Amino acid sequence: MKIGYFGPAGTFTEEAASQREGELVPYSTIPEVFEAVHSGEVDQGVVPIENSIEGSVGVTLDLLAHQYLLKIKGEIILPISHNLLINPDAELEDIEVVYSHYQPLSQCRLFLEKMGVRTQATRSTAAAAGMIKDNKWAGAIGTRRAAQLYGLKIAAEDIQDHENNMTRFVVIEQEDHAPTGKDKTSVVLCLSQDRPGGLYQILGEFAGEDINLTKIESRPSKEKLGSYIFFVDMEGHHKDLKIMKVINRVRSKVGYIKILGSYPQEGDD
Ligand SMILES: O=C(O)C(=O)Cc1ccccc1
Repeated sequence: MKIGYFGPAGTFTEEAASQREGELVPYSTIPEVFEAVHSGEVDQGVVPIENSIEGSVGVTLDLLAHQYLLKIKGEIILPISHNLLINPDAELEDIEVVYSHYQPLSQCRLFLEKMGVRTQATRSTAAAAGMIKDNKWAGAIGTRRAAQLYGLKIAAEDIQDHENNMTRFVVIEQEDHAPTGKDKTSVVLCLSQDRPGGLYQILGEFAGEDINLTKIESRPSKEKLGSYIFFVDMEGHHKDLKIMKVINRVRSKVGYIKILGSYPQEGDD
């Protein structure tokens, strides 16, 4: 089993992917992971989808909604502890700029403001670590493993602005997942027209069948300002009769509804 992940080695996504059984294959960007799963180069992909401080990873939602028919077949929820990594010969007070993926830069915004440094977004945390190994004036936010891999020292640890920092990663693949009895389903939909009560009516259909919605998020449709699509997570499998009934019933009331996948719920066992 080949598992593509948002790399390179040393990213938080690698930590998530290493929970899966199989050969890990790193890709430099999230779209490259989607393309590798789509083409069959790898059997599954692991990508970040949302963080408890900074919210959704937009590119992942957009690729699921607009560009690929891949299915979410699992989720991995990891506690995220950010570290400030610097050259072994540098001192914290020498640091003028900090590099990292935009998500960690946002999750550590207050810490970075207190440091009084400039920030620069990079493709990933591990890419940032690889960039600074010969530079004594730059730091990177990343994993403990990235410090080992790229020969850096940890100048500060646990630097995120809020406790209980969690990131949700999804496992994507070409096929759908069979019901396990404790599943969740993710869909994306757009309204056929913007009118009062339009979204309420759609969500009411789920409530009418006693389906518990666990997440609703709007995201720009990219068609025009003020036009949105809606990502909805719910308990149950899309092959459950009550979910099938609702999806079929709302199909005539929405612009489109796309099942992104049904997969086992991660969480406290
Ligand atoms: O760059 C990484 O290490 C990632 O996995 C990206 C990321 C990091 C933290 C939260 C969400 C995404």
